[in-house]
Amino acid sequence: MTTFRLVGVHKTYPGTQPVHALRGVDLVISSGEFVVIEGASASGKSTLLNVLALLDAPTAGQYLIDDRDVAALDERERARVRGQVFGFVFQGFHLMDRRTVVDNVELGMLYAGVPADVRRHRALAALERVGLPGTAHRRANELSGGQRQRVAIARALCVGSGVIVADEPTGNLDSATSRTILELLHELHAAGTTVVLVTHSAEIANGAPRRLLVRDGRIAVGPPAVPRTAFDGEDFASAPVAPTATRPARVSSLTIARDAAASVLSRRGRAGSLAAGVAVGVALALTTIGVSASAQAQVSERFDAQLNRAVALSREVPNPESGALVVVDGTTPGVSRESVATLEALPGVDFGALLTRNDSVSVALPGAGSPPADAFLMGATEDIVPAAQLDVRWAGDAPTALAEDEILIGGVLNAQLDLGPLSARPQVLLDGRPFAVRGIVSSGIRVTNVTQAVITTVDVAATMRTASVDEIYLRTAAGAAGQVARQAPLVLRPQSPESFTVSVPPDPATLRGQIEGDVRTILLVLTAVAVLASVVSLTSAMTMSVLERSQEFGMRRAIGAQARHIGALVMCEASLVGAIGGAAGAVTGVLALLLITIARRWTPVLDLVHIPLAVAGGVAVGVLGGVAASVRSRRIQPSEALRS
Ligand SMILES: Nc1ncnc2c1ncn2[C@@H]1O[C@H](COP(=O)(O)OP(=O)(O)OP(=O)(O)O)[C@@H](O)[C@H]1O
Repeated sequence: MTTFRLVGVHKTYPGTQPVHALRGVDLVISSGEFVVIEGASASGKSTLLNVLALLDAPTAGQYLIDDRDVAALDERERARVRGQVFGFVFQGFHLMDRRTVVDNVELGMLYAGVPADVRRHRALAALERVGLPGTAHRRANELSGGQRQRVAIARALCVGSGVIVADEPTGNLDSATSRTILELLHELHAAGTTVVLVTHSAEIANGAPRRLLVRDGRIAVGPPAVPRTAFDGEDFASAPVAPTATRPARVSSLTIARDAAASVLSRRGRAGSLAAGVAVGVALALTTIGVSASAQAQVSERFDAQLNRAVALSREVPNPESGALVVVDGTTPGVSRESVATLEALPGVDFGALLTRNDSVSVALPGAGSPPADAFLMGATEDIVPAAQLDVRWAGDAPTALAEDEILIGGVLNAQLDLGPLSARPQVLLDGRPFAVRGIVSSGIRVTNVTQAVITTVDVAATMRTASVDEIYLRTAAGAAGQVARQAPLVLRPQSPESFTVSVPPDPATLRGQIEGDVRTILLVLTAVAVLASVVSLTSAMTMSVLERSQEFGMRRAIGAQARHIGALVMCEASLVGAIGGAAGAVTGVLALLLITIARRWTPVLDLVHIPLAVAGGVAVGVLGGVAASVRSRRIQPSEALRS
């Protein structure tokens, strides 16, 4: 026979105003008893029951189950002994509403490590015992209140060692149903089950063999115990046994995973909305990656097409759009027309031009009283305009070359001098010498200061001012610029190629790589943001869900689940939601990618390995999103969660 012995037990709830809920309780209950604990509201009945059933630890005093002191057990050990000894029935039933009746009854045995087939057998027998045969596969929320309480009693019968603690088990039921539940409890008691019941109802208390009145945290009236020893040998409510110090039952990961799957499936709506959140993130990520690859392929194709066309045409007709420009800047004068001719002979060079930078010169309008302006004087050979990519507005047709008395004038200088319309063929004086303005250079980003310069022929510039720097502008075939840029200084000055500064536009292949890299970086950032958003939304949704289900978790803890079992269950559920979301996201992502690429007339590029990766990504999002909820769920204390 097992005895439950409380000696001088106190329970104080801490806080700014601590509550002394139990003030030195001495009590012995023997297995086989039917004990009713009654008392006014807030007298300490539930606290006493919680301490007795190991849902809570006393603040002071001794609690012995047989000879073992269980008052100071840690949370883990308390949960284990609780699961071994007690079955619980609560006022609010605390069933998993959307799961089947038999799933509910089996739950406690799951945490006791009972094999699945034995669980099923015992659960069906217990349902029969409480008068609910044939309801096993109905959903718990389809039953009446009285039936649901019977399910809860069946669940209590299947765990522990034949001790049922019931806190206001008829509190939510009408009086007729209450009587049937009470009769059931008496029947179970007659068959050997120990019943400890908290109630407000005098009717219930009147029929009890032993009544305890709790007042202000103390037991006020307590008739002597009436121990019973007869048991009928039901396999699910065996004779009470004292808790042993054996190792906790091992609950396999598969069992928890199955329970999580059943739990997720029982709440399809909620699981669906959680999975949809994950799916959006995964779909976005997959589409982004797919669009990224397709766009890169598209950019690359266009680059390659340009490149091929340019090379094909460049030998015959220099293509100013696609050909590349090499500027060779000699630091000392000395490069000449011959140098240009030498470079033009290089493979890949279409044509070139020489530009000299001479000392500055004063420019004035003839006969006007306006002050002269200082201008950069430049000399150029005939192909300078296409070679240096100057934008020129011509007076009349573009000439093949400037005449000795013609100049080009920079746009800024033109505005400063206020030359008037080009069609009037204006004239300017350089050092008093008249020149006809043949065109205005509105821009030329490769030639510095060109808009503040006057450009004459190389020979005329040389007669007027000394040249300090010479530059050669080369137009090359597409793709040849890099090669030409390397060769040009060597060809001109084999001994000192470093005396040239060579500038070359970016190589198309490099440019392509840069663009691809940029596209990839932007899209990867977007992907990361999408995934992060999923994790954040799942974290908050899962945490909310844990708070909503705190009574369910409290009940699971009461009937033997360890905190880690609850944490693992939540984690499993989150991973499952993640996997479902990942799969849905993969399908959506592929469809979105197809739609986008078809609409853009691109070739869709999707690495097939991304599809399983998307599902795995969903699981990863689920795991990350479940961490906070899992931690939160582990902290749920059964005594607090079940207080309703
Ligand atoms: N977790 C808690 N934190 C702080 N105070 C608590 C807590 N649980 C119970 N109490 C307080 O302890 C006292 C006893 O509470 P208890 O629930 O045991 O009373 P009861 O007799 O079961 O009341 P009722 O019949 O109304 O449920 C009350 O004053 C209650 O407010």
